[in-house]
Amino acid sequence: MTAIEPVERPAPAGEPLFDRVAFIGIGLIGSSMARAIAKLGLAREIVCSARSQATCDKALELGLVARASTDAASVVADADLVVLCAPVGAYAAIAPVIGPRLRPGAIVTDVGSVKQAVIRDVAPYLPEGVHLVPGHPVAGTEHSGPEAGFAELFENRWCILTPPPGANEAAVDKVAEMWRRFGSNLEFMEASHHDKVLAITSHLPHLIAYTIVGTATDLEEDTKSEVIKFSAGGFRDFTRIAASDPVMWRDVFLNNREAVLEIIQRFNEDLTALQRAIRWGEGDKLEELFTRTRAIRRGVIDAKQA
Ligand SMILES: NC(=O)c1ccc[n+]([C@@H]2O[C@H](COP(=O)([O-])OP(=O)(O)OC[C@H]3O[C@@H](n4cnc5c(N)ncnc54)[C@H](O)[C@@H]3O)[C@@H](O)[C@H]2O)c1
Ligand SMILES: O=C(O)C(=O)C[C@]1(C(=O)O)C=C[C@@H](O)C=C1
Repeated sequence: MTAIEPVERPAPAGEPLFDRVAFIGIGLIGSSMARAIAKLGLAREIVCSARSQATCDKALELGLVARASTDAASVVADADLVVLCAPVGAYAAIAPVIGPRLRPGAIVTDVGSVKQAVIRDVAPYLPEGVHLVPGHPVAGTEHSGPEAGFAELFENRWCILTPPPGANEAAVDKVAEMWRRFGSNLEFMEASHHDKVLAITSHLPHLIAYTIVGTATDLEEDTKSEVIKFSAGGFRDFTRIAASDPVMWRDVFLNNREAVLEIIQRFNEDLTALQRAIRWGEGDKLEELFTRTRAIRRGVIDAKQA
């Protein structure tokens, strides 16, 4: 019979949830979490590791952490919470480095935009007694680096946790409580379901933005026209999304390949149907779709205001 571990109740509001939190990667998301943890007093100490000395220096200069090192193993040693905040493609290299230095009972969580890859690349390197609770704040901006973060980023935004089957309940509770204290709304999902949902709501829109802005700039060069100069509302929104971090998004697409390819296939079919409707002057089809999508936008806004 397997022993049932006691569920630790989260600390009362205002009390630290963790002794030492170690961030591996401290860019937009890591620094926003560090700021929120400091502001809310959720940890006694915050430390970090980043790939370059310049980022470590910046994190120290901004007062985000008490200690920073390019050696990830050295910062996780006494941490009770380790947060992976690097591009998802870096996890496979980070996990074997930190794994042997994690202390028993430590919780490892992350913020990556894809979730099956975390279980694939990180779980095998965690020693017995270390708990994995993958997470994804559905909040961000097009900016990167430790200067770009802000403590309020996660307020009234979703955070999705994807604990693997049999995950330690107390560890899940603690991570969930941290996000609640940040002001996020929590949702629990299976990693594979998360990756399918986010493929349509986040990954495809980014791919479309990268495509449109790429096409427009190529066109501008070809025709010597002023596509960018006169771009108004719609296109400007796409340029914001297409300014998002190239390495982060390369890793998202490479690590959510199946779900993204499936959704691109579906998108191509729908686009072809629209192309056909335009070609054959089927205005009713266009109007019907645009009416439906307008109602969806209103639903999104109403849900946000509720
Ligand atoms: N930007 C967003 O809108 C957003 C939103 C939610 C989740 N995420 C996820 O959060 C994670 C971090 O994104 P971000 O926007 O904070 O990125 P960022 O570029 O601002 O920061 C990335 C950090 O990771 C470090 N890093 C990069 N490569 C590394 C490596 N090989 N080993 C160790 N550290 C490395 C960098 O030094 C930097 O500190 C990503 O996994 C991303 O998918 C991003
Ligand atoms: O607002 C933005 O800039 C974002 O793109 C944020 C966004 C998203 O697609 O919603 C981007 C990637 C993340 O994994 C989560 C949030």
